[in-house]
Amino acid sequence: MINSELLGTVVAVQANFYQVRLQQPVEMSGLNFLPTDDLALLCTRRTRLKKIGQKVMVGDLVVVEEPDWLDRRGAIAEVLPRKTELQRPPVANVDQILLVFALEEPGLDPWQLSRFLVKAESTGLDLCLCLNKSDLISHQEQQKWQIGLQKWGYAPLFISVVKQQGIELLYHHLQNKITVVAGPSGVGKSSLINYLIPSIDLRVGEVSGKLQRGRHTTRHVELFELPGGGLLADSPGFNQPSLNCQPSDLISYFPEARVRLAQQSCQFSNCLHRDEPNCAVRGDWERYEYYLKFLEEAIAHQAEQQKTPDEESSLKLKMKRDGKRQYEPKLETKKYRRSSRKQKHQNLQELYENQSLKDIYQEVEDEY
Ligand SMILES: Nc1nc2c(ncn2[C@@H]2O[C@H](COP(=O)(O)OP(=O)(O)OP(=O)(O)O)[C@@H](O)[C@H]2O)c(=O)[nH]1
Ligand SMILES: [Zn+2]
Repeated sequence: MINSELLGTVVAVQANFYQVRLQQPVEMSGLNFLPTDDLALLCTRRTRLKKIGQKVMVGDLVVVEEPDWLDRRGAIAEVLPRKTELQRPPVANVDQILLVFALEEPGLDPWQLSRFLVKAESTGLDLCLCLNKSDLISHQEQQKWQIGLQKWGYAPLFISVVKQQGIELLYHHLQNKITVVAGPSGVGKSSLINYLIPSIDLRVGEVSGKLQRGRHTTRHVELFELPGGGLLADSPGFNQPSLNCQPSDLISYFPEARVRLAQQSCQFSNCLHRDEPNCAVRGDWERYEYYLKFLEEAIAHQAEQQKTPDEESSLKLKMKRDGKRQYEPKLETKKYRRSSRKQKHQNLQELYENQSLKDIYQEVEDEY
């Protein structure tokens, strides 16, 4: 890459057009003006990229050629390698997920919160948990949540959009990063985004009356620029994310269980931490019951995908005494030393990246 190349981030995709926000500074030799405020160009994708099957996603860092400064047009000539890829919403190079919940109205439900946390953990991205509407609960209640969530391994930010409390610290967490906002409906995500990016109201208002509608009825994703630097994407509102991860990975999405596994390992390398002998995870921790329920769901999902579990499957269907059927791992004694957490994380990351790559390509394919 040479210095004079124009680099930008794709902030919106519509049909075959890409809105690209250029990185500063922009060198324009031979021109006597330098656009510094709204450095966005509407771009097409070079035929060469189409030929090699190179898709362009929101969040992609791209090289832009032949800028037309008057019409604000250009062409995407190259997509730089992605750091990360998120499947839903489809955004490249996301740094973190901002999970927003309300402390009241609607009341904070530990079960629903855990589902979202597990889903967010499964992306392998950094996670920032933000609890809104702190104006509706007492200081004591807030402390109770803080202590409870600490046991789960989280240090949430308590905020109130209405009272404009705690937002500064949150703002700091969002600086110069690409963040995807997620959370159930009614918790104040739109209020928060409007507060962080005052100009967003106008822009979204052009699409629909209420901020949510236009974005949520289509699969349209857009990155909005924070006034102090950084990009924010909203994700479609859903109240009950499905748990479709690998059953064996599920435990690593519970920070408090990760701690247990870091101290001691289970006897069987493919332990699902239910009733296997000498399990290091099973025991007296608050969300263990959640883990078991989520595990059943993940196993059911896997069984649905596989339909006919074959010889290669690591799970066997077992009839329990009470007549219920349950999938159980075929137990294998450990042959190798347990991989380090770092290694494990890398493997998860690889797995996630490969999986999401497929899904995203499918998703983008569907769009065309
Ligand atoms: N008391 C209080 N109410 C808030 C706060 N933030 C938002 N609200 C209110 O909560 C309600 C829901 O806010 P929204 O911003 O629409 O929530 P959302 O998460 O975007 O919800 P969906 O549009 O359904 O996805 C609105 O009536 C807001 O005025 C807060 O800090 N305190
Ligand atoms: Zn175990």
